[in-house]
Amino acid sequence: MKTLGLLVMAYGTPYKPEDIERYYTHIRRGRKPSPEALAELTERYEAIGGVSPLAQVTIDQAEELHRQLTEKYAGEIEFKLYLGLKHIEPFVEDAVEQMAKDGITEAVTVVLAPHYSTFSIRSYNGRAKEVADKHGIHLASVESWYKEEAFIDWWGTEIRKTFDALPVPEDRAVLVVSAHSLPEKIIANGDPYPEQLKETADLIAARAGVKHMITGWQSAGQTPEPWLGPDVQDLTRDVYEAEGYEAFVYVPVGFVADHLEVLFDNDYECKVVCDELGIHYARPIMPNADPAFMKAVTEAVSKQVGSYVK
Ligand SMILES: CC1=C(CCC(=O)O)c2cc3nc(cc4[nH]c(cc5[nH]c(cc1n2)c(C)c5CCC(=O)O)c(CCC(=O)O)c4C)C(CCC(=O)O)=C3C
Ligand SMILES: [Fe+2]
Repeated sequence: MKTLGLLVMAYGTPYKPEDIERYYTHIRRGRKPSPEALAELTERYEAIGGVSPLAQVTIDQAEELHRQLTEKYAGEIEFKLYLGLKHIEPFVEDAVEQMAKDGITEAVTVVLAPHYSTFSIRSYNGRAKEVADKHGIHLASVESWYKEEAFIDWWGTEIRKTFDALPVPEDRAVLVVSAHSLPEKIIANGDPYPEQLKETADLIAARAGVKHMITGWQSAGQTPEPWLGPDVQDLTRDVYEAEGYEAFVYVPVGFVADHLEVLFDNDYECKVVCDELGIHYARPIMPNADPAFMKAVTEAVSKQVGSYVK
């Protein structure tokens, strides 16, 4: 039986409040945040219960993916699971070092984020490859997986459920599809990220049979440079003013788990705007480790497994 490393990469989150400062410093590429910025981030984590559920969800997702691949390739391939995080231990580099120690020479890799961008996926893959090259480990990496049938199906189903439960006629509701904003300069460099969000939005709105759909960006950084817009909060005000929809259904498809950006930026910040406008706020559940959703990742990884076996 063939052995393949399975490197699952994800953003990472502070495990406890004391981790917030070093985590934030890592996100800022080694620059410590100001006491004000640190206090502000700590408050946001406090608002969602002190720490994020993300740490456990990431582990559950990785284990579910490993389970599905093990079942799919039973008797043919043994997958050895490694978790590598972007901003906290176990770091991506630690995971690849461990692979080398374990004698792994071939691996498949995937990031638990569906869209490709130079800021996100390329940076994860670049960090993994740098260490892998040092040890002569070959990596076959998934670059995006938002077009997988199971991904579109899962969101289509959940969006339909949410629309069916709205307290207003469906024609008075709008779907707001979003991803994490990135600095606008990515567009000049030909980054496919904005196009991938639009494509995703069209596919899931069609699958859910939703008539009114808009796309926007959320959770932009607090830096002077321009970020991709419109921001979902501004968008809510503008679209409400123009169209008068009575319900806004937020679907942060760039994310895959219950975490700060969803539980705070959507469930608190967007809801505040909706409350102010006197309109209904709704959001489908997040996928987390739902096997029906993780099937999308399994399918995407399988295409990379195909580069090692006939
Ligand atoms: C593209 C993208 C994804 C999606 C793809 C992927 O998943 O990789 C993502 C996910 C996440 N981002 C997360 C957390 C944070 N991201 C930050 C800051 C930033 N993110 C950025 C980009 C992304 N981020 C960028 C360009 C910055 C500015 C950095 C700078 O300053 O140059 C900050 C700093 C404070 C703030 O800006 O809010 C925090 C706390 C969490 C964990 C939440 C939890 O713990 O529950 C998750 C899943
Ligand atoms: Fe982030």
